[in-house]
Parts: sequence; C-alpha cells; structure tokens
Amino acid sequence: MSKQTLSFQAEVAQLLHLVTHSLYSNPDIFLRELVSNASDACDKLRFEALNNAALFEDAPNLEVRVAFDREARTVTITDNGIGMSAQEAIDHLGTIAKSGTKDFMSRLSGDQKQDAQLIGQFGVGFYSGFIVADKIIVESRRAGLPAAEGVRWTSGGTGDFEVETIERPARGTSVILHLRDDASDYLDRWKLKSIIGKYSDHISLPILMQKEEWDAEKSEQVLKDEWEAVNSANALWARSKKEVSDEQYAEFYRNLSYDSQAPLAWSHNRVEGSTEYTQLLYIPAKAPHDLWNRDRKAGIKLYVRRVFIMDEAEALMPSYLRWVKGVVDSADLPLNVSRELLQESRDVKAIREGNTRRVLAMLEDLAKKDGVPAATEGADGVTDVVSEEEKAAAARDAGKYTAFYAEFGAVLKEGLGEDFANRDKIARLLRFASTQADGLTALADYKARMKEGQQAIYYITADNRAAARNSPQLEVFRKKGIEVLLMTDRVDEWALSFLTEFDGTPLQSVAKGAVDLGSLQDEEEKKAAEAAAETFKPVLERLKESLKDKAKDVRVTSRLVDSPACLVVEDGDYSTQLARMLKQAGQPAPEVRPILEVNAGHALVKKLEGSAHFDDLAHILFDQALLAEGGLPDDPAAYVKRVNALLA
Ligand SMILES: Nc1ncnc2c1ncn2[C@@H]1O[C@H](COP(=O)(O)OP(=O)(O)OP(=O)(O)O)[C@@H](O)[C@H]1O
Repeated sequence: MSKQTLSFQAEVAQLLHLVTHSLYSNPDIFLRELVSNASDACDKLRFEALNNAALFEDAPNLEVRVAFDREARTVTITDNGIGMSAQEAIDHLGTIAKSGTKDFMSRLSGDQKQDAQLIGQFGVGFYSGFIVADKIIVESRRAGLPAAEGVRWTSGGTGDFEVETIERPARGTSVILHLRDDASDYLDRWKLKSIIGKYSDHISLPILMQKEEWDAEKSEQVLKDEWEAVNSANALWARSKKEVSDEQYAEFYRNLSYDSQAPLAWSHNRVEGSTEYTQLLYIPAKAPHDLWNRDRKAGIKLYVRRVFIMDEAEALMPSYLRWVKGVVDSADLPLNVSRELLQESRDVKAIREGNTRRVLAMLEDLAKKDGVPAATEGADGVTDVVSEEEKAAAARDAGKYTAFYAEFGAVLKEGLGEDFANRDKIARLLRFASTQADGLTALADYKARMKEGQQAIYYITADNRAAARNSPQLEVFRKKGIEVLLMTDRVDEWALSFLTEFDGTPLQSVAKGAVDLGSLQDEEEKKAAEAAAETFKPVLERLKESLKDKAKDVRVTSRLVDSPACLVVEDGDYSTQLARMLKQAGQPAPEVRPILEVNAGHALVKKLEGSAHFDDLAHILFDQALLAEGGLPDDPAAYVKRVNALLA
C-alpha cells in the first residue's frame, strides 16, 4: 500500500482536540495507557496462540520495552504482542469503537476544566499519547503476517493520519512519541521508571528498560545495550497479600475500573478445595452511571492460570452484584473456555457462589464498622483494651457502609428476588428510612425497637419520603407510636414481595389488606370500631353502589385518624403506586381496583348520610384518597366540577 492520508472519525478529532487543548492535570498517565495497551496486545496473542502456536514465531517470551532517545526527543513503547494489520491500524486508531469512550464523549460539557477531569476518570487509551507528543508514529506487524506486511501509522493529532506499508520483521507494535517542547521531563530514565513503578507494576509481563551507566569521559549517563525489568512482572493477584501494599491494591483497582476514586474495600483470597481459584474483588465508592442497566456485564475479568481469558465475565457474579470489580484466576477451567461454556460449568457456579459469599461478607464487615466506634466501657464498668491501631481502623471504616448504601443500596435489593440462598444475609444488609429514626435503619434495629405486642414489621411504599410520611395510612400508627419503614426506591415493592418475613417476624405493608394491629389495639377501640361499622352499614352499601366502577370494596377502617378516607389493596395485589409506575414505564400493568376505606368518625363521612349530593360526595371522597397518595382521578375535569358544585 502506498502512502494514504485518511481523516479521523469526527469523534476522534473532537477527542484529540480536547486531549491536546485541555489543561491536563496528570500527563504521566499516557505511559500507563500505552503500557496497558501493549500488555493487552500480548494477552491477545497468548489467547490466539492457544489454537495456533505458530503465532509465537521465534519470540515466545512476551514483553514490553520502554525506550527513550534524548537526541531525537522520542519515547518508544514496544511490545511483541498481537500487532495490527494495516486495516486494523486504520480501524482501531482512526475510530472509536469502545463503548466506554463513546459514552465519555457524550458526557462532555464543553467546559474545559470539567472535561479534563472526566478524561482523568475514563482514560482515553491510545490518544492520551497526544498529551505529551505532537507527533505519534505507530509501527506494527500483526502476528502471522509476513514481514513485508508491516504498517506505519503517523499522525500529528489533528484532523488526519497517514498509513503506509513497511517492512517490519519484528512482530508486534512500537508506539513512537515525538515529545512536545514542554514534555522534555520524560526523556529521563528515572522519571519513566518511576511512572511504571507507580502505575504499571502489577502488569504480569516484564516491562524492560535499558540500563544506564555513568560515562566519566562524557560526564553523563549513557544507555547500555543491556535491558532489565523495571516492574515486578508478577500478576498482582498471584502475589501473597503481605507483598502488596494498599497503594498497589488501589492502583490496580484504578486500572481495572477507570474509577478515579479509591475503592471502599477489597478482598483478596486464594480459595482451595474442589474448585481452586484466586479472587480479588473490589467494592467501588461510586456507582457507575449505567448501574440500572441490567444488561450491564459484571466487572470481573477472568484469567485461567494467569492467562487472560475475558473481560466482563458475567457468569462469575450474580446480576445484583454487577457493580463489583475484580479479577478471578481459575486453576481448573480450560483455557479455551467460552462465554457459553462458562454458563454451564460447575466450577463457575462454585466460583460465583464463592464470590457472592465474599462480597456479602465484605459488606457485613463494613456495615458492622459503620457507626462511630462505640464507647468501650462495658456495663460492668470494665473498659475494653483497644489498641490505637484498632481505634484507627474503626475510625477509617466508619461511614463507609452508609456511603456504599447511598450508591448501591437499591441494586442490592434486587438480590432478594434473585438470590434466594442469601436472602437473609441480604435482608440484614438493607437499610430504610423510618418514621422513628434519623437516617436509615436496619431491619434488626427496627425489631429491637418494636412495641410489646407488635407482631409485624410495618412499611409503606410511596414515590418519595414526604408522600410516605404524610400518607393517611400512617395515621393510626402515628397515634399509637408504632414505627413504620418508609420505602421510596422504585424496586422496593417488587423486592419486598420476596421478603415476607425477617428473623421470624412478618413484614406487612400498611397499605395492603385490613389493618390488624393485634394486641396493640385495646378492647374498647375494637368494640367502638365494630359498632361504628354496624351503624354505618346502610351508608356503606350506598357507597359501594355509587363507586362500583372504581372500588373493589368499601369498608370502615380504624387506620385513619385525621383523614376521611384512604385507598388500600388486598394482600398480594400490586399497590396502586406500583401499577401507576408500571403504566408510566409503558409496561403491562394489571388493572388494580383498590378498596376504599372510610373513617366513620370524620365529619365529611358523617355528612354523607342524608346528603342530597351523596353520589358526588362519594366520588370526591374516592378521588381525594387517590390524590392523597400521589395518583390522579381518572376524570380530573369531572372531579373539579363536582367539587365546584359543592363549593358554590
Ligand atoms: N500496542 C498495541 N498492539 C495492538 N493493538 C493495539 C495496541 N494499542 C492499541 N491497539 C488497538 O487500538 C485499539 C484502541 O486503543 P485504545 O487504547 O484507544 O482503546 P482500548 O485499548 O480498546 O481501550 P482501553 O484503553 O480503555 O483499554 C485497541 O482496542 C487495539 O485494538
């Protein structure tokens, strides 16, 4: 192929403009990105060579070399990985294929500072070379192609790039960066080596640099022909915990996740037994923006005996833990395992269960340490001996669970419906707003506060906390001082339908079924309610008749104190709120006909009997109950007309 000039895809041009014009806060990351690409290229070669060993040619030892040339002002990153054909260079370096970067582009605001921060979070791979270079030359030959089919790709990082065929005996890729005038710092062995140590130490291949020696004659450092590894070249997860510092764990996480924030917690274990594997799992501090996409693949990379097999191995984590990041390295799976095969493997099932247990254990641990460390003096007046170290550790973890829950609590609830085996553990990890506690409360804490004689854990679901708190259904609970949990997450009602009891106590929605406060209601109240219901019977019959198209039933209730009426549904029915939500989301929702409950002691209800406007009042009562819980009358205009007629 003779020299060709091609244009970058519009998005690439836009991205390059941003990379080169933004104040880039941390230029060092270019090296991390390019070394990471080089290492990926070696992983790909190793993977393809599983079925075609000839691809190794005469260079089976995979490695990355980082070199620099002070005269030519270049830094070169070379790998002997899979390489690129000419077409691949055009496709991969001229367009943006990966969804992460596309997504990043769509979130650009135009504000330079903000956008520069965003780049930091996402990392823009190859293009980050243009942070320090005003020209990049990529020379490559794909494994398996003849030396005559090498490719040279050249670009100044503006609108276009050139490609031409070259002779290249060496398999793999060299990325040659021609440094900008202000990037001379990188023409320094110590500088490059320290960046590699900081960001790329975990890479499992050797990263080589030339040795340097003091030349007395020239009185300067000169590079020798001898190369040495400047990283540990040992996959981080394959090392023992003692050998890995917190900073290294955090940096490895950054590499896996592109998350600029440090993880909240991690767990690194070698699991032995009938299925052997190593797991290194991280709990992120921040939810990704696409957390709610259930098709989102799990953030687990799968390796088999250190050989990279695949990203996003969704079979290794249940869907409700899809936000966990990490690595699993299996000792048992075959190297040629495919996604389909993973779904069926018994080993994979064991790994998934092991991962789930581990994540839940990490969360339990964070939850336990969440509160400010309690006073250490026991009831017997004896003070526990707590070391300074323990105190510091407790203080470090305080508040982490609350932070975690704010980000991931709602998705964790999906586990109630998805992971029956761990339902109790998950239930223990849930937190809810409540009528009687500040902040969020655990079900166990609710139980500990239950009144004597209280037989259920009460909750209400609503669109938001204010609506939940002011809901008429809560009136009698408020009057009796009984705590009610306020559930306002969209998944709550669905999730709670899988949790009928907690630790032996049933959960009961206060908007479902007849309210039965059991022994919390005294005999007198019960009798009064029964008597009211009896005398009210004729009015009830008329109400039922008037509202027969709207209400499944009409009955007298003791759950109301200040409001005239409210709507409830039967146990097992969708709540009107859930039905409304499904409808709004365009999902099929069953037609729920609620039950109208009336407060026989309320002035408005008393007025019904003998009213000349009975039918209008009945409809108003129903529509107002609907409004009170955030719904809308079927026929708002008719409602307004009726109210106006009465007001006139
Ligand atoms: N050293 C290399 N050897 C072979 N192919 C490469 C090399 N560097 C880049 N590529 C190709 O160019 C593509 C784009 O690289 P880029 O760094 O922009 O994104 P990425 O590597 O896919 O994503 P990320 O950097 O987020 O992991 C890669 O997917 C790969 O196909």
